[in-house]
Amino acid sequence: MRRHWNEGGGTGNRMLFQLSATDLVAPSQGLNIRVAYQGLPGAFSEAAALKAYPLCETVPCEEFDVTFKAVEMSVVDRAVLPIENSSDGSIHRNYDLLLSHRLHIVGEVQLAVNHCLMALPGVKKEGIKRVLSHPNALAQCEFKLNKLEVIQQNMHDTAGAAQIIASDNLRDAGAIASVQAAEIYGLNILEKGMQDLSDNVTRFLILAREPIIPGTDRPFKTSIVFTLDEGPGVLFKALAVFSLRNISLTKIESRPQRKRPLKVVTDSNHGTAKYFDYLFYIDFEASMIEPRAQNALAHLQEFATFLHVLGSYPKDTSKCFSQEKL
Ligand SMILES: O=C(O)C(=O)C[C@]1(C(=O)O)C=C[C@@H](O)C=C1
Repeated sequence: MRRHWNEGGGTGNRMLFQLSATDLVAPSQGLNIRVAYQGLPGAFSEAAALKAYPLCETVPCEEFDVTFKAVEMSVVDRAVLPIENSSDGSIHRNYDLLLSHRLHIVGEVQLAVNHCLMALPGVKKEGIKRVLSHPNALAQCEFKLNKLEVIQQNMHDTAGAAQIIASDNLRDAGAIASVQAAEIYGLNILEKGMQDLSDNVTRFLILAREPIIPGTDRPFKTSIVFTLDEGPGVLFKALAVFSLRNISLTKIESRPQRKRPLKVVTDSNHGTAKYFDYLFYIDFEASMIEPRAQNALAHLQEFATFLHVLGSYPKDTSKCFSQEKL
């Protein structure tokens, strides 16, 4: 976008905007798109947003919930949020939020997460008594942190941990965060590759107000959530609708139904018992435009008590490069 200051004339002084050729190239790169993420600049979620939309404007948010609301209220165009990590598993809070907000999954990004131990300039590893970071990041570095024998303190995000060490001049503390966070907040990296498993990948979802039109031009994934009635083999039946149509499942997650986590089941032999009631989240490898996916969901609908499509979106088939190479 070019801006011109137009002086004088009958209409007075005003700023004029002109579209230039760069405004029209690859909107998929994120030009003129605002993307919300949870954390401060330098958080891994910001790196994921930039991997998805290299030219976007990233918008930091305090809480996961705020990123959802920012999209709903049109403050931003997209939200990027972590959903699972290769060593630490699912980020359950975001599964719950996917259901309580009605946004659509329009993409996924896989990011290689390389954790660094960092501290104020001049502070040595031996001087660190406590390490601050996001709980998932601390969990991913559990082995090395236990060896250091330091107190672990949870923070909202990895970059927030680095920022507070710098702003509060915490000379007894270290942070687990990204290379970018060390640069932004002026901390020294004491050790790279702090994660217990060198291949440490976090998968992020991209959310929008409107769904995208699913295609078949590239591999697609579809995410759904459903509930089932109590009964023998019901989950087996639910999963069979996919296997009967040769559809691979890539993920299954169950979460308690928070509004009614317990249900009462009366059994003539054993009396009344209370069981947990679950929501099942499934990702499968097919596009909603394919008849086999539509037929599988029509079949599932015959016995699911609730079924909702969270989104049908292109699978991230890109290679996961380490953070420094992004
Ligand atoms: O704190 C950050 O930097 C985040 O982006 C959050 C988060 C997470 O929630 O799992 C994202 C990626 C890493 O797995 C560690 C932390």
